[in-house]
Amino acid sequence: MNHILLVDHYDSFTYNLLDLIYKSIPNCHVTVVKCDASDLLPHATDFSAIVLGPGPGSPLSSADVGYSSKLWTQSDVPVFGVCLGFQSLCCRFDWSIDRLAEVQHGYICPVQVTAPDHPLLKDVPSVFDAVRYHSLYAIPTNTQLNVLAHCTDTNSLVVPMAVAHPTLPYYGVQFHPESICSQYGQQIFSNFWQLAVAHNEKSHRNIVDTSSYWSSHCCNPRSIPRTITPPFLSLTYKSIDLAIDPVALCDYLKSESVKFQFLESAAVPGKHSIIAINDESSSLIYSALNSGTFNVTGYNTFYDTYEKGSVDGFYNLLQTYIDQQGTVSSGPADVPFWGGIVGYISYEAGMAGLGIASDVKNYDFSLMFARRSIVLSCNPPKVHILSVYIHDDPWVKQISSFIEHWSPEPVRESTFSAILKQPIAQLDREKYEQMVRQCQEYLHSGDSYELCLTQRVRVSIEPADSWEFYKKLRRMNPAPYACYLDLPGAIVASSSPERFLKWNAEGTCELRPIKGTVKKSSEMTFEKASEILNSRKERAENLMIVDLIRHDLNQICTNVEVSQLMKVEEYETVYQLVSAIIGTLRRSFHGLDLLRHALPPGSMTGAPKKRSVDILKSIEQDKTRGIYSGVIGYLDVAGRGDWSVVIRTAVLYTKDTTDTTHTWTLGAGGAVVALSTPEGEYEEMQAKLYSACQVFLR
Ligand SMILES: C=C(O[C@@H]1C=C(C(=O)O)C=C[C@H]1O)C(=O)O
Ligand SMILES: NC(=O)CC[C@H](N)C(=O)O
Repeated sequence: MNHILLVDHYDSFTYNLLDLIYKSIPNCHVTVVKCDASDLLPHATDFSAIVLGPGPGSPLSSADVGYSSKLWTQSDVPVFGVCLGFQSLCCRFDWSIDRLAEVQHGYICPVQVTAPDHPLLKDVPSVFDAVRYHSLYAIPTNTQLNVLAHCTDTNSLVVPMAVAHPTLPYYGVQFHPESICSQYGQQIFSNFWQLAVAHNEKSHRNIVDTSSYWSSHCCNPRSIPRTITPPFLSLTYKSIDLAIDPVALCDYLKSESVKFQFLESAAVPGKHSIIAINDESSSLIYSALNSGTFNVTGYNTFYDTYEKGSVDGFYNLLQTYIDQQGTVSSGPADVPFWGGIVGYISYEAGMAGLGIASDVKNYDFSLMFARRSIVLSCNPPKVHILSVYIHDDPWVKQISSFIEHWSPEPVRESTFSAILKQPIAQLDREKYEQMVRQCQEYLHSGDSYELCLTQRVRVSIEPADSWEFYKKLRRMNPAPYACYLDLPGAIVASSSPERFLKWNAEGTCELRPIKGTVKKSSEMTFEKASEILNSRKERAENLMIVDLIRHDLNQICTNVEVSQLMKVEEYETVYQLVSAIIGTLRRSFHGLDLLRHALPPGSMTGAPKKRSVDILKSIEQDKTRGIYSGVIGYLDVAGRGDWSVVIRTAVLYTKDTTDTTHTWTLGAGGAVVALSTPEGEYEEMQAKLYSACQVFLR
């Protein structure tokens, strides 16, 4: 077995490198360790080779590179540096570092090989495409390193892309060989490996197997422990061949004072609508990370505490609770939801998972364990009535019989009409544009490759029915992941077009990030929008998130693939560029593990995720995003899940609800990249804000 150390500089592409190493180097075991781990240096010389990964910041800053800068002086372990790791190698040999005038984030560039005979570039053509994510570059100031390849940027700037030390086993590339759009990454890594093996043999290096130590000290994500084997629940259900409008059914339930959570596809053609019934004994699960209390009310009431702020503490209790409820092993395969968890998880819950604290007072998690549900399928039209309560046949029979004999009234138009208590307040254009410029300074300094800047807007109105608000929203802005939730802490009306993550019982996962937006207008045809969305800027925005999501998936899944790369899709008010990435859960992980580790959604942060979230927290005027930028979805009793990104959504927090005023909160924003213009970003944010805000104005 070959032991490779991969040093992570808190980047969002590290696990793509891990995947590339596994594909390129036979029979190897890769250990991922953070650059600032105190046990990194003492153990580094045990490995067959070291790969220094990319990352935010500068190779000259010890806060950014941690102990990486010291690895070069350790011994003669073969080292391969990628991007920040490459720059660190260049600094070690006294090259200087400067900012690029034209930053390169997510661009596919032709790399010209200047040393075709060097073994690192064996079987690589003289020009090949590689993706670059950098704002800094290394300037050769001496001949201690040989330049093997370069790119020629604007103004004929020659930027070194690959280097090798003439005698020591040190190599590096400035580009990202692991990006989905880079060529020859595998070839270059396998060439590096040949060089490393030859060096290790010649110098008789003593390689020590420390994998048992690292199995508990590396930074790989751990699965949420499952302490009990869940009991089997019995599912009672009945399917009726009938087409009924889900909103008409919800209207009826409302008129009967039945509460529910409603997840639907309001876009045409839709697929399924889920009405999770909130009966008087339904379990409501809610928790604020800053309180550390885990509450479940209703059926199987449960209360516990965990260490304040500890996401692991929360998920451990959630998993225990879910396992106690039980699972269902068989049922109607064409029905996506048989009962289980439905609700929201806040953006700050995702942040806490990255180790970034917040001072949010609202619930970070508000979920319902639904035991009774009605699922409507569109094609072929069917109504499924399901219950996981014991001996619930009478309810299933009663509802089925009601639905079979029901002649619904035509859906009533929404009665919602807002009486504004004060004009809608939002950041003025100048302030927003200034924040865009602040973001761009971080892009130029090398701290981020893309930042999803957002703002919150509050709309105070005279109290009005929130269900009627949702009905108007779904008509004005139909979207594939629309939903209406009425849970502890908030009422949420969403018209999100973006799937975050879906997984099935076999462990196949799919994420569908959206990045790249063009506002619709009478002049903006699909062809014109496609032309804009196929521009370098929009494609780069999307590619960065595709690579980031591959990294999120590669931590928990195998066989990670991009199944759709940058397709233009049309929505009610915008055209967007959409990709899809799939993978299969590793045996030790479940869907909830992936959800927990992939939050907050990369399309709402930018890349690299952790540094970008930190930067956004310092720039955004409103310090909390709350439910906006979080996720909404379900995790059903058969182990399946589907979650959307909370955008184009209005939230009515309980704390903002009084007898005389309802203050709804909406968020909107967009990804800022180096080629963004402050005016363009402001316009894009306004277009997205309008998609939900129009309900209050028209
Ligand atoms: C931030 C929002 O949207 C996000 C940003 C997008 C973009 O930058 O193109 C597209 C979809 C979302 O991932 C929003 O709608 O508020
Ligand atoms: N991807 C990277 O490793 C980037 C390195 C460095 N932060 C830069 O922007 O140049």
